[in-house]
Amino acid sequence: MKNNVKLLNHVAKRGLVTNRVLKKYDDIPGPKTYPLIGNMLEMKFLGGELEFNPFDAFCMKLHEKYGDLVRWSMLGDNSLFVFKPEHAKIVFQNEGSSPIRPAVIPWEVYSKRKKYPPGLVNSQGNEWKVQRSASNPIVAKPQSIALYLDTHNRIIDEFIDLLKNKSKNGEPICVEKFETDLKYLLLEMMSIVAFDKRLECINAERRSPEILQLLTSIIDYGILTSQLYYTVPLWRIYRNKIWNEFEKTSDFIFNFTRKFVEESYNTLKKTPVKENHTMLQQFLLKKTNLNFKEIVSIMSEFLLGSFDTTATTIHFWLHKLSTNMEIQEQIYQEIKNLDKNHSYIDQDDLSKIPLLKASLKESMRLHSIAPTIARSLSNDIVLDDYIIPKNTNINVAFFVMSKSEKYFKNPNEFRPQRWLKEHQQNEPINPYTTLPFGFGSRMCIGRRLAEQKMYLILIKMLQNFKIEYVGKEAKLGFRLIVVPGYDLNLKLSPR
Ligand code: HEM
Repeated sequence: MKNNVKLLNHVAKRGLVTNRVLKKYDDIPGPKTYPLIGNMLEMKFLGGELEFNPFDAFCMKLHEKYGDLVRWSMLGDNSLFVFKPEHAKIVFQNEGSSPIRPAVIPWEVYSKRKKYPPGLVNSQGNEWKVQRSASNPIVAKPQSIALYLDTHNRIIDEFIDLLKNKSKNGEPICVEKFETDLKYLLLEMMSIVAFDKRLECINAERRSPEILQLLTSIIDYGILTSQLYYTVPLWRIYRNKIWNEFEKTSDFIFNFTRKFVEESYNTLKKTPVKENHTMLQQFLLKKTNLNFKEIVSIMSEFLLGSFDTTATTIHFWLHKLSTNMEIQEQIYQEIKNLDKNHSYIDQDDLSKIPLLKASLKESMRLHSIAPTIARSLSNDIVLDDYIIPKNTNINVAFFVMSKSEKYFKNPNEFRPQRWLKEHQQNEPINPYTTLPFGFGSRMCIGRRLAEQKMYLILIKMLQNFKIEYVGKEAKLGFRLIVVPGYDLNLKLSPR
C-alpha cells in the first residue's frame, strides 16, 4: 500500500490524476519473474512453453494465458503487451511529436558497424524528425505517387500479357507458386521508384544473375533478421554464422542500391530534368537536406520495406478472393463499370472501386503482416489502473484484436462489406482494433504508394482472369512479418 501511495504521487505529478488507487507495473498479469533473467524460464529452449518465433503465436499465447494486459521481461528489458483498443488509443495518444518505435536491433548494429545512417525505420528523436519531414512531401504526396501510374500500368500490362501467352486458345492456366511471379513484378515496380530504372525482371528469360541474387538477398534479409532478432542476442558479442550471413546479404543489397542511386545521380547531372521530378530525383536534387549516404539508406529501406510487405499482403488478398468466388464476382462487376475504352487505370478509376478497396481492408484485418506495432513513450501512462512507466516497450497486438469476437461480428469471416459506409452505421469498427499501416506521424510512409500498386495489380488481374485457388492448406509462417506458409497455386481462366 505504501508503494501504491508513492506511485500515485508520482503519476499525479505527471498530470495523470485519478481518484482511484493505482497499481504497480509489477502487478500486471504475466509469467513469474526472476531477478535479472526475468521471464526467460518460460522459453522453450529452457524447458518452458513459449518461443518468440513465430511472434504472432507468442502474442496469442500470452493473451490466452494472462488476458488483455500482459507484462513480459527478459534480461532487464521490459515489454508490455496490449490487447484492448481502449488501451491502444491511450498509447498512441501519448506518443508525442517524434514517436519512438523500438529499433530492429540487427539493422541498428549493422548500420553502426558499417557507419551507415540509420534511415527512417531505426532513427529516433530529432534525427528521425529531420529525415521524415524531408521525405514526407516527396514520398507520401499524392502527386508524386500519381507520377508512377503510367509506368506501373505498363509494367502490369506486360506481366498480364506474359501470363496470357501461357494460355492456349483461351484455356485456363494453372500457375504454381504465383507468389514468385508477384515478387518479380513488385521488384520491377519498386525499382522504378527507388532507382528510376527498370530491372527487366518480370520475364524469366531476361533476368540477370544479379537480379536473381537481389531477390534471394531481399528474402534472406527478412529471414536472417528474424533469426537474429528473436533469439538471445549472443551474436552481438561474437559474430556467429547467422550474423555473418546477414552481414553478407545486407552488404549486397546496400551496394546494389548505392550503385543504382549513383547511376541515377550521374545521369541527372549529365541530362538535367526540369519538371515532373521522380521521387529519387527530388531527393538527389537537394530538395531535402539529406546527404548522399542518407539517401542511399532511405532508398535501401524503400526497397526492403516495400517488397515483402506488399508481396505478402497481395498473397493473402488473392488467396481470400480466389476462395470467395461470390465476392470476387461482385468486385469484377464493380471493375467492369470502369471505362473499358482504355486499359490504362487512372486516378479517377481508383476513386470508383469501393468494394475492391474494402476487400483489401478486410484481408488486411484478417492477415495483418505486423503482429504488433511497438512504441516506447517518454512519459508514464495509466492502463486499467496500472502505472506504465516511461520507456517501457509497449506492443499493441492488433493481430489478436482484429480477429476477436469482442470487436468483430463473425471475426473469421471474410466480409468486405463490413467496411462500406452504409454498413458502418449498424456495425461501427473501432479504428484502434486494426491498423495495418501503423499509426500517426510514424505510420508507414509508403502506404499510398503500396495501395496504388496493389489496386492496380488486382484490378488488372481481375479484369483479365477469373482466379481460383487450387492449393490445399492455408497455414501461416513468420519471418519478421507474418507470411503465408502456403503456396499460391492458382487457376487463371482468361476472361
Ligand atoms: C502493404 C504494404 C505495406 C505494409 C502493410 C506496411 C506496413 C508498415 C508498418 C506497420 C509500419 C510501422 C508503422 C508504425 O510504427 O506506426 C511501416 C513503416 C514503414 N514503412 Fe511500410 N508497409 C508497406 C509498404 C511500404 C512501402 C511500399 C514502403 C516504401 C516506399 C514502406 C516503407 C516504410 C518505412 C520507411 C517505414 C518506417 C517509417 C518511419 O518509421 O518513419 N512500406 N510499414
